[in-house]
Amino acid sequence: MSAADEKPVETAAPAEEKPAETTPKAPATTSDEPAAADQGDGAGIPGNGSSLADKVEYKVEVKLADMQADPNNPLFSAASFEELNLSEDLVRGIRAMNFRKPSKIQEKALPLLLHNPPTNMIAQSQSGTGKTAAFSLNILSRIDLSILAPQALVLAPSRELARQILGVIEHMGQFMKGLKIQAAIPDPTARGKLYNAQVLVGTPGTVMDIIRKRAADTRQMKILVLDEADNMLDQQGLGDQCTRVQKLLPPKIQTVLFSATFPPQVIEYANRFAANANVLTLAHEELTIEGIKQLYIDIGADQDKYATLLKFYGLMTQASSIIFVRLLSLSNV
Ligand SMILES: Nc1ncnc2c1ncn2[C@@H]1O[C@H](COP(=O)(O)OP(=O)(O)OP(=O)(O)O)[C@@H](O)[C@H]1O
Repeated sequence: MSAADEKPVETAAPAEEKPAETTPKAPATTSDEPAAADQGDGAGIPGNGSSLADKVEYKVEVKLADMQADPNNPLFSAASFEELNLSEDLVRGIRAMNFRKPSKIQEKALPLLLHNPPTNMIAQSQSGTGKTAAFSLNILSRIDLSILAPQALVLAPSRELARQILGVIEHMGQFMKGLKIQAAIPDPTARGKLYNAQVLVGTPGTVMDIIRKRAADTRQMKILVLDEADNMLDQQGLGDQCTRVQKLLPPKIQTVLFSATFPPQVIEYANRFAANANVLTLAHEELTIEGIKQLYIDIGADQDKYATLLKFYGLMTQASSIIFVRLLSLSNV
């Protein structure tokens, strides 16, 4: 089943407000030593919730892997965290983060993520929509704290993102006794280190190294999350590395893939990586931010770009602007 060519099963209420700005995630607050030590930099300010759930209304389209599933089932959408039957410690964690109710994407994603038997998920989610919290909650609900072995793995395209995700999971899981989270990112002091935390968050190359060197036992692994798949595929070789990591894990684990955008190559990759998944996409009209006009000029030759840009600026009144270029050298033109 392709993410692009199927009709949505259900559409949520229309969008009302534009997305909030990205908020940095929480730094590590509580943890066993490895995670705390690994999280020395890169994490943002404490994530004490946001008005996300109140202000951000995305239209989320849902396509179920199992077409027999009943969209009228109350489990299909969760208007409150209470409906999700979460453990008390997890609910305390969510409250400590100041989350009062699920954001739109969480409302749709959480019942499907938490449903048993576990089903794969492919979800489109822009920055700041609450996806990290969504997959973190699924992970924390599913791991068995009595087993000290990796049970969930999150792959991120950069170490900074990995550290941020780790911070969110730690924050959310702060009341779960025995919870251990480790960063699996390049670390010069990691020689001989064992990765036995229930949750590993890392970059694909380092994770592959760790597993190959048998520094992590993957036999208990039951959840694999790939965050920012589009960014992953934009970086040479990272998509392939994720696939190689996946092949080193037990075959029947719940695979969850998030991507801000769904160009054809990401859809194709996602469908291979997370087969038979429930698919959540943001409605098309929500993809650009309200108040921002987008237009493009097709310029035949590279050398004409600068002159065209000057003409363009001549036509517009702009106080300030940012120009993104592909190569560092082009920024000096
Ligand atoms: N249900 C909720 N209620 C209130 N705040 C929330 C809720 N879910 C997430 N947030 C907060 O909203 C912000 C963005 O959430 P989160 O980091 O999960 O989003 P994201 O989609 O992963 O964004 P990014 O890609 O920028 O990391 C964070 O500050 C988080 O603490």
